[in-house]
Amino acid sequence: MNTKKVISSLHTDFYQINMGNVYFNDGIHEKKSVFNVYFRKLPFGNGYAVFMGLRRVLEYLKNFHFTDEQLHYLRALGFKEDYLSYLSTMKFTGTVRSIAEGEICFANEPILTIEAPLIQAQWVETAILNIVNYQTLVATKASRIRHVAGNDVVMEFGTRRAQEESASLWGARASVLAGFDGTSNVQAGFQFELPLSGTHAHALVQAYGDELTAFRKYAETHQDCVFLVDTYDTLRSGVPNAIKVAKEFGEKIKFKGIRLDSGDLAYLSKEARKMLDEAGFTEAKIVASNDLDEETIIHLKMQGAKIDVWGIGTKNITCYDDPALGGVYKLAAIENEEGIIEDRIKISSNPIKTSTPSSKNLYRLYDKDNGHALVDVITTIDEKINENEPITLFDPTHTYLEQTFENFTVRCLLNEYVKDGVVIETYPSNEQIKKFNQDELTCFWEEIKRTQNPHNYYVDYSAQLYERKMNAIKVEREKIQKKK
Ligand SMILES: Nc1ncnc2c1ncn2[C@@H]1O[C@H](COP(=O)(O)OP(=O)(O)OP(=O)(O)O)[C@@H](O)[C@H]1O
Ligand SMILES: O=P(O)(O)OC[C@H]1O[C@H](OP(=O)(O)OP(=O)(O)O)[C@H](O)[C@@H]1O
Ligand SMILES: O=C(O)c1cccnc1
Repeated sequence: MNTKKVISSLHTDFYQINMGNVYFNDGIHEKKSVFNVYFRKLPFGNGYAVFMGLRRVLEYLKNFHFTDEQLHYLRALGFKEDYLSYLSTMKFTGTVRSIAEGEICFANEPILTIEAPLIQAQWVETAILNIVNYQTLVATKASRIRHVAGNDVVMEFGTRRAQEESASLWGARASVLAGFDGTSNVQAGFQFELPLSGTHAHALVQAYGDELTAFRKYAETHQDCVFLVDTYDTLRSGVPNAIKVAKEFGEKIKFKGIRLDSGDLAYLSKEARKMLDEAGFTEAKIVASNDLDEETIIHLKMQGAKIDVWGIGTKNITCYDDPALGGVYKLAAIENEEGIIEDRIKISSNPIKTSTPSSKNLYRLYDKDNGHALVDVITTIDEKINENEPITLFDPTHTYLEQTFENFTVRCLLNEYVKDGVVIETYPSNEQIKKFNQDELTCFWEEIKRTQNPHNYYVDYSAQLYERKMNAIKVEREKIQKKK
């Protein structure tokens, strides 16, 4: 893995360090603990989410350590020498199971699980949520945009509007892996080997003060030419000048097309298409940009816009209409005094906020005849699903919603990426992640993929997991009764 910039071990919330100190002083800091990452609600009203962020999580965990300077800072905050001495050699020694980048996932599913000494698992919560929440959110937004764009080319243009440098970088990667064709972010191209693309800005035309000269100068330097035609007047100046320069330079350049960046993109694209075709440039493409998102793309397509390439910036990279994924990281089990892993639960009057205890597994059942995804099943860690036996599952909150499935194939979605602190050596390539994402999407019904009011996909519990949860609730209630 090509690590360019790693996340500091102090990229955490202060309370994690304070809790770590409590565990350390009490001698329970190395108790084996199990935490699950999940989110409670799908973003953008979408019918699914696209998981992203694992690669950065692995880079972070692999590099987890404290420098003398960081320990010095913690000392100044008042932490004692014995704790600091422990931290000075602390590395991540746990095990991480996760769904793959590009995987289609749903609310309340364990998408990443950490089994580690309590102090480590606690410490890394903040960074893991920071990474997974943002990258999964952008990947999901990009997947919606890809869905409505159909087979058109979609480029990521958002760096200038992203929430700072690392968001633009990892957001560009997430967008491309979730379906975009490339990015304008050069560092992302360099660091992640993503396809790059670029046209030119209004500044080029303004700098020469004359559109024709600017296009000619660009053509003298660059083979591939996409001229931005809206600096002064799209139809009266921009498009005619682009055509003129394309004709002048002929075979010396590859006239790829024009870019529209303002005005009525439906009207202008239709008029520009006619002008390009009449001039014989039927292969020239029309690129459009200007605050585009899935909603605008749908409307432009409805109006018959002749747009071939969509340049998408602000609305995608900032996840403008739903800017935070509420992914959480919850303790599900911990080693007891006898060394046995015991379930733990957080109870809430809001059923959605009551956590689900125990180490878990996540399976997806597919229709054996047509390959369609039928249901996802959250089970306890050691449960296996037998494809040859019918299985009865029920909705975790509305348990009367019971279904029996047969004639299915099954896939386990969680796989081990870190074993006892050792990160796997081979990681899927961009092409593999992109293909996996696209192939997996084809297994879901259109009703789940539509961008407005999609159907709910089933995510059920196994009977065993449901029992464990009910039991954990009972145990906690009994403890309270005893105290009264
Ligand atoms: N035919 C259309 N149907 C629906 N939305 C459109 C259409 N044409 C453009 N849009 C969108 O409408 C919005 C127009 O925004 P705005 O008024 O800021 O841009 P503008 O008129 O192009 O001016 P400028 O970018 O120069 O400020 C953009 O989000 C653009 O994508
Ligand atoms: O519109 P977005 O989806 O964010 O895509 C990126 C925008 O960045 C550039 O605009 P620029 O920074 O020059 O600003 P302006 O065109 O909005 O004036 C480009 O012309 C796009 O409009
Ligand atoms: O290459 C482009 O056209 C581009 C890049 C970034 C932002 N807007 C446009």
